[in-house]
Amino acid sequence: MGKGRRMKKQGPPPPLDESKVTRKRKDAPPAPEAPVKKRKTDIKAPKKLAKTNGAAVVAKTKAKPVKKVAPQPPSDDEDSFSDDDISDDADLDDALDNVNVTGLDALGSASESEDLDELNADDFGGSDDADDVMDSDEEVQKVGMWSDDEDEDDIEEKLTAANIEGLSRKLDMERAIEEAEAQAELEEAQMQTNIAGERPKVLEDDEDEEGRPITNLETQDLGLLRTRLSDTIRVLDDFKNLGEEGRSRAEYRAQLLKDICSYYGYSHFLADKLLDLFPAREAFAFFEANETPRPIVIRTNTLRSHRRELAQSLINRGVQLEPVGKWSKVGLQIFDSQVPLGATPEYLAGHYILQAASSFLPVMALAPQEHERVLDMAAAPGGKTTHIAALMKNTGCVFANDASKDRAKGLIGNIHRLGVKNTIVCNYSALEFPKVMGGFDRVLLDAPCSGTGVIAKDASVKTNKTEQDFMKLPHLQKQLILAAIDSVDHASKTGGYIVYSTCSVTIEENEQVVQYALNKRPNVKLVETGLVFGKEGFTRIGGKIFHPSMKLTRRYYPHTYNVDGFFVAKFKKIGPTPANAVLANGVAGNNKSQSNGAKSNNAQQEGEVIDKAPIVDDENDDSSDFGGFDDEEDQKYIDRAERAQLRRKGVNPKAAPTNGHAKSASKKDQSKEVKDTTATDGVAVGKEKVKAKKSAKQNGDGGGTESKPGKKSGKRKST
Ligand SMILES: C[S@@+](CC[C@H](N)C(=O)[O-])C[C@H]1O[C@@H](n2cnc3c(N)ncnc32)[C@H](O)[C@@H]1O
Repeated sequence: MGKGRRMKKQGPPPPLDESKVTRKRKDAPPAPEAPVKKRKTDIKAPKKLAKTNGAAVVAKTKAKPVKKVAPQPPSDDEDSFSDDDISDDADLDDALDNVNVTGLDALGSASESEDLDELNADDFGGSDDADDVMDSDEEVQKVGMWSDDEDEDDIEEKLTAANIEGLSRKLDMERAIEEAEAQAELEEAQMQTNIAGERPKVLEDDEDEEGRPITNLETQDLGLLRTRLSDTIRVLDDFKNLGEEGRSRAEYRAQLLKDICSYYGYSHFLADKLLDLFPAREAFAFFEANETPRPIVIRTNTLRSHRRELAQSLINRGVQLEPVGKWSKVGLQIFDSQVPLGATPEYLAGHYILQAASSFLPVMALAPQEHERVLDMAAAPGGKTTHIAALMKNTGCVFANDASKDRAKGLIGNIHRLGVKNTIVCNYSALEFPKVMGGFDRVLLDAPCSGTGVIAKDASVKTNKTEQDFMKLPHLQKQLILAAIDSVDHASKTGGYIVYSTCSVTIEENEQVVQYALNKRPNVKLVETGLVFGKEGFTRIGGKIFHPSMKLTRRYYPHTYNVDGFFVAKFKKIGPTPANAVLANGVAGNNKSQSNGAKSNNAQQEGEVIDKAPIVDDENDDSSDFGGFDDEEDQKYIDRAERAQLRRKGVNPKAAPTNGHAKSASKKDQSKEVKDTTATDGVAVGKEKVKAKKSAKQNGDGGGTESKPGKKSGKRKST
């Protein structure tokens, strides 16, 4: 109910909030004396840039009031960078010397890969200090938007000027709106000051039979409801002094929950769950942020373009944009556009893809390397797959799988449009991996989830998620994560990594899934994601305790970074999966479940006989090719491995009954069809049995695995 009314109040999204991720510049001047709130909106357009090329400067005047989105979360100490952390990269330093308000001078070229090392050395840290941001903003008043290297270029200047002009108008508008909002806030605060110092009267005196206060504010004025929300939060912030006598915190929390449901239109169940994630004030910021759309972001497809060129082309078409942040060298944030972004010539030519900023993060964490073999388990519609392919520079081989045939069509479309040539699309339930194929260098599991991180995009999540969903989804996610782990080659020379991500913020879908994986697979450990911002995953919350390494996982919220809510965890596989492990598809081995996140040294314990590493044929190693994917031949290896396994268990293979599951699964695999194979010349090959070797050959450059001696892309033994 609140949704409609609330959303009407929204204006264009503010820029992505980098206040949590911008570190001090090496040569930054002392912080200017500026009001703390001063940000981009306070910057005036550089006078020199008044000249425009006309085409791009028609600033839209339809901006509505901007909802303030990013109240900073309390006191999370993020790493701050020292001067020594700063990259010596000459280009970057040049760019930094010319940092400006829109940051356009930081636009990189496509040749700048998103190498994580580079990113780490890039200009981001986790300072909470708002002045850090202002420093940059002040400096930007220097002229010279594209001045990191060749700002004498007239055309560039014109383009830049056009963009600046548009952006400046927008920023002016935003400032006006902010001022109006500040005034409104002041008035609201004044209203509250009437009761400041007193204990706000929040709770009703009447109680229902269970002792809960009876309130009927749902039907009342939204303004009153909001006032009570902020009063309740104030009380919860300082319960000792502001709580009414004889009232408990729980009563105030119950009131807050009820009001949140009424005001924002959430089901009681979901609001309760989300409220549990944060202190009251932060929860309020989270719910507020969900009422505002996130910025539109595009990712430059470095297979076909360079960010700087792309930015210039789009500016020419009347698009107002700026780099998404220094943490990404391929993202552009769009402020306004005179043209539909999904239909520009650049879009159609595959120079970019519309992609939420937070969707970059799992792929950056995955950090795929050239010539590797990578599995994207739940890939449609392909935002991340195509990013992976671009980082791999179209080398190696990506298997992009999705269980939904319909969604896979979009995936294929994106693969073709973006010129991806190293990718094979397949249509399995990911639970069937690694039986379908294993031995990957890296696996991305961007899991199906409840979408509680993207409520701003899909408000139906507020009401349509039930308790059952939060049992079923985590169950599926847990099975999928095991399949992801088992599909990775722990002995990979370059990788051995698994990234798990969701666009949800609930504990059930994130930390609990990761903990489950740690419990069931002692052969993995959590490692740093390499992402330069993000809040640490919970190690304890609401009575649940997780492995200490859970702090290596990363959480993203709309109210902290102005990105979609997201979760990213990165695992390193350090040994083969134990023989007694429960499999992803629910098939139990001789499972003796592990008690908690046992670590690497446990990996070599007894019983670990099933190695998911690629099957190697020492004698007939066809290392110059994709790997001799021959069903009959594979079956021999599978049978042999099964016999060996039985012998290790002390069972006579001849006497023992056949592993029915393995056999039937193997047969099933053989009959399994895969839709589309490689995207080669823009032609999707229709239904075809998986013949990875063939596909790689068609591909023409699926040589990533070729260079891996001894690597066979055979079916994995099912256990
Ligand atoms: C969050 S979306 C993936 C988005 C995608 N990674 C991207 O960046 O474009 C989750 C996907 O999981 C797929 N999915 C759901 N259950 C699956 C399963 N058992 N196996 C494989 N894919 C599954 C859904 O069809 C959906 O496309």
